[in-house]
Amino acid sequence: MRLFNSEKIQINLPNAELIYYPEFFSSKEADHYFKELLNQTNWRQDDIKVFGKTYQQPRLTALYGDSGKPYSYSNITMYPEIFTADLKNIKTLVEEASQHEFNTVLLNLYRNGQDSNGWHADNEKELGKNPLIASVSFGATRPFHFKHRKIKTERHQLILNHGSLLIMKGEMQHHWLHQIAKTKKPIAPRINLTFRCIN
Ligand SMILES: O=C(O)CCC(=O)C(=O)O
Ligand SMILES: [Fe+2]
Repeated sequence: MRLFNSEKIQINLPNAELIYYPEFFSSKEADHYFKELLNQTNWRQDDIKVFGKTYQQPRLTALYGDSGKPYSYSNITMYPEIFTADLKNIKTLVEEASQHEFNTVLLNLYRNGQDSNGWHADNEKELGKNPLIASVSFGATRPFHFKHRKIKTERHQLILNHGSLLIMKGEMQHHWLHQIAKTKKPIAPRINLTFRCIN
């Protein structure tokens, strides 16, 4: 029995390496995890500060981990809750595929097309140099945009399927930015999990 679908697409770009598993989870498993994570996660909506002004973050988030260490970004500090059984199971499969260990997962819930995640890189100091980030998606499909900071022609998008896994590695977090843009189209909720290793 195969534990995960290992069919993958390797994308090599200047200063970045991406590996995309479009159907990492079967649709049945993905349906299960989407429903469980939607209902069982301790979702919160934090305030963020952008150029001195305070806004509500345009999505819900949650942090789980076993490092006990807080994770800070955009003036938000999150303290991890203990991994649930579902998150541990997902983590084990993602670790096997990526040959990498993680101690933290950040969850995002995009409730509709108005929820988003602005241009940024996952380059916090505690992630170390050239962090490997593994991103699992469940629910509605949203395009994941990424662009090189300096090479203006390097601008791409990947449609992140229900049950997919995207691994970002190499120098990507130093040289590229990524986002989930808002859309006016009516769109169902999407959950994204980014597995990280916090030092
Ligand atoms: O929702 C996504 O696919 C991206 C999430 C993300 O970039 C992040 O949480 O840092
Ligand atoms: Fe990110």
